Amino acid sequence: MAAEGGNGKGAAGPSGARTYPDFSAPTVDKVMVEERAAALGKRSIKKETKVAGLLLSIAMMDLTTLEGKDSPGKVTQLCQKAMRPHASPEVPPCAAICVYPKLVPVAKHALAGSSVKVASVATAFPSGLSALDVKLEDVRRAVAWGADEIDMVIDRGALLAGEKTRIFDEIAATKEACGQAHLKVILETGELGTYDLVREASQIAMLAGADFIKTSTGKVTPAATPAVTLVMLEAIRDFFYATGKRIGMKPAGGIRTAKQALHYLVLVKETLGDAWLTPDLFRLGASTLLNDVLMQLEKERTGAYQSGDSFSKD
Ligand SMILES: O=C[C@H](O)COP(=O)(O)O
Repeated sequence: MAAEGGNGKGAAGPSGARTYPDFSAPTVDKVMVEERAAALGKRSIKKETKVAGLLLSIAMMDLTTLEGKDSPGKVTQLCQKAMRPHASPEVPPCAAICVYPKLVPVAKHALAGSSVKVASVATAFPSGLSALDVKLEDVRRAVAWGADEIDMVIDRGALLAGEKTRIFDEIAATKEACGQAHLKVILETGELGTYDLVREASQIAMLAGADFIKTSTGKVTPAATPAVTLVMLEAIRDFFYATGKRIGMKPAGGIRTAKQALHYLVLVKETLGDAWLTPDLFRLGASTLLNDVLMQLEKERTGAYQSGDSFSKD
């Protein structure tokens, strides 16, 4: 399973030709995976467990803004919200802020001294369709500006054309460009067409050095779904059994409600166990989820919904 050379990169074999690890992955039973993912969303959850899950979903949130009109003012405000989502000391800070590279210095400055990380999309997000050297420079610059985490996109066109080794090499090169920063690899599952290709892409990303695998950019529909997340979680589980390495998971895109967030937490717990219920190994990427989670927490605490006006806009 491990790549020759042991560093996750395609390495030169005895003949001088590059050799690669085995990318093959088990086929996915579409009906089974969709049924199981849906069933896990129907579990009834006790009040205390629900409150703990809602608090955890805030601690695992990559609070995101990825709009062309993003400004230093908007990012600074979002950073304040990520550091202190609610006046109650019981409510934890978010895991990270996720922004375009140009806004990394603003976020870094606003978050100084806090536990909230700066994540940045790079590699010609959201398409990934620039030359590799341009994409790597995008990554190096975001890291130099202070990004703790890089969310890269894969070139879906290349993957769909069967260029698996190119995808592997690009991810491995991006990992190297990240230095100490953690690498999340976005598969953009809504463009991959089949669960089998999602499973294979997960395997390629993990073998190439991904710290996390992530479903979507948030720019393509469908984005994260419970079923596609389950396929990726199962790939992470099997990779762990084969290598002993724990890879993180980030569903992102279209996650707007506390109910959806809790569903994802149940999927993780049931597939990977409690070891993955930590922001080091699980994130929710979302631009408009936080307020609903805060409202549900308030409802659990007081029995009544607080008006949406009580929270700053996500
Ligand atoms: O990486 C996170 C996504 O871009 C957020 O997508 P969203 O705006 O649908 O929550």
